[in-house]
Amino acid sequence: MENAIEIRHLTKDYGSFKLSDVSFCVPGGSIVGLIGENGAGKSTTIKCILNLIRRDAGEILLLGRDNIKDERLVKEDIGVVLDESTFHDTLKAPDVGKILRRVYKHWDSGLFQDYLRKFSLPADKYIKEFSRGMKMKLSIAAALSSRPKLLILDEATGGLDPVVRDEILDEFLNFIQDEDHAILISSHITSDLEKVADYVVYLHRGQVAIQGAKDELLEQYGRLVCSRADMAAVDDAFVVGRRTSQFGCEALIQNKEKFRRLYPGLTVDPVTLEEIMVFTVKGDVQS
Ligand SMILES: Nc1ncnc2c1ncn2[C@@H]1O[C@H](COP(=O)(O)OP(=O)(O)OP(=O)(O)O)[C@@H](O)[C@H]1O
Repeated sequence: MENAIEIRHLTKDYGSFKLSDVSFCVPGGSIVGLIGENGAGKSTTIKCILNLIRRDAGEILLLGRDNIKDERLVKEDIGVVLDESTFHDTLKAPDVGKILRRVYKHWDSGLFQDYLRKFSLPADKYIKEFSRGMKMKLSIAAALSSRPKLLILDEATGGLDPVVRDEILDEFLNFIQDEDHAILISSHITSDLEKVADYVVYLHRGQVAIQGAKDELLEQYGRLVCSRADMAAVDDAFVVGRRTSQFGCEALIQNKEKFRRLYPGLTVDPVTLEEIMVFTVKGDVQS
């Protein structure tokens, strides 16, 4: 499988908010992280992919098939975890397994049992007694046990403690060892994506602000801390955003290697995805 998801020129206009000309791919055997500030359009993008809302323009191919028009698209091949649990409060975890066994052709009961154990999910509690994190774990266990090819997760690791998040991220990494598998995951927790994502798509105000291979993005950008005088001498073309205070300047620099060659006296440190996001959103800030 070449691309599990292909999105071309996706547009959705809510009036007060517009998702504009969003294009990106989720290649087979990879994890793509969708990041962006609150209200950037991450959930809107995912809802369009899942055809939960109608797009106004553009094209979306899921597993090579148009997500609206192509009836050969096998919905069972797609596992979905949204930020709210969809299971009824009066069920217990094993009941969920019994129901889904009848729904999914490739349902793996043994795998579901393994996940319930691994994620310490009790068999004797009703879902209404589950914490948010437990509900999330149950949704992820169910999605993986349906043996999908493509997994789509919207804010699915929020509410999970760091140890469980780590376990789940490892499961995601196992899942994509198969070149026919792929994951699209939206998250505010950019450090999670830094750990597992191969590619990052950064949405800002309904548009793709930055996208690319995660390692290349982290290579391309750097953090410069310097005096105001040094900053004044830097070509603005390198500066994505800067914070200026009475003590000096901190800036996100693009094209880091060229910058280093041009300004050997200035030190550029590595950046995190979070820093790339914050600087790009805020631009130039004086304090
Ligand atoms: N049904 C709707 N009608 C009108 N506007 C909507 C609707 N659903 C979402 N929006 C708007 O679309 C914008 C993007 O929302 P969306 O949920 O896609 O953002 P997000 O990036 O997922 O944000 P968050 O990180 O807060 O979940 C917001 O301004 C929101 O108010």
